[in-house]
Amino acid sequence: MTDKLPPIAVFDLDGTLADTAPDLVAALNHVLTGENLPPLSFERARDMIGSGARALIRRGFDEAGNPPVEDADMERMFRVFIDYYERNLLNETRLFPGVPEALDRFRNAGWVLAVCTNKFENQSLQLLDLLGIADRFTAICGRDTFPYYKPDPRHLTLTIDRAGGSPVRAVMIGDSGTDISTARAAGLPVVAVPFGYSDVPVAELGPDRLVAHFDDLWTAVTEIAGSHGSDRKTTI
Ligand SMILES: O=C(O)COP(=O)(O)O
Ligand SMILES: [Mg+2]
Repeated sequence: MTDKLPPIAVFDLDGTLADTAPDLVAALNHVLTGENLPPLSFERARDMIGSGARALIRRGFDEAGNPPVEDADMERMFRVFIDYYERNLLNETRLFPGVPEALDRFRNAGWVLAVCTNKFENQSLQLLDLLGIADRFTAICGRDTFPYYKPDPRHLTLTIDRAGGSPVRAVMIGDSGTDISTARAAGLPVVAVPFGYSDVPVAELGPDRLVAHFDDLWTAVTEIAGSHGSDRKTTI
């Protein structure tokens, strides 16, 4: 039955589809300076992205050499972050080169596309809409869409389910260790992009393929689609 379902490509958002770091780091620095703390350099802050807004604030706060954040302070800073970021989603954020063309190639070949991101669902929908690609995706699932979020594999499997696909015919595409471990835990093959946000080079984290430009995504994904578990061969 599942082989009747269409193949599905599930994309991470920040650092995979779009270079969102400049606007996320600006929002983080808005929070830090509001707390009378010095802003972080872009280079220091960008690789803290990947586990959601609260994790970014916590890491940024720790990096500035502060004692651990209290829960009440976190909630206040989180509100400041979200409020600022929602008003500044697209100041500098851009799609990575070749994204719309690559998505169309998959769609024209009958693939279903979905997004599984640790960004909040509402911001993800808004951002993908502003970037002009929201309509390519059958499901866009954020950190708050389900009771689970990456690296919990249920975030990924429920996204696939919502898009009408099956994990057996799915491939994950992401930029971080979080994406790779989520895909592994769900039993999916995974393609990593090296231009996103990761404190360790993603090539070292064992993705099935490494793709440095979206023009090469189709070949990589179709090579590994349908390979699960032990029949998978790493070629990067
Ligand atoms: O916003 C984040 O920290 C992570 O988002 P991503 O899951 O799309 O990389
Ligand atoms: Mg990411």
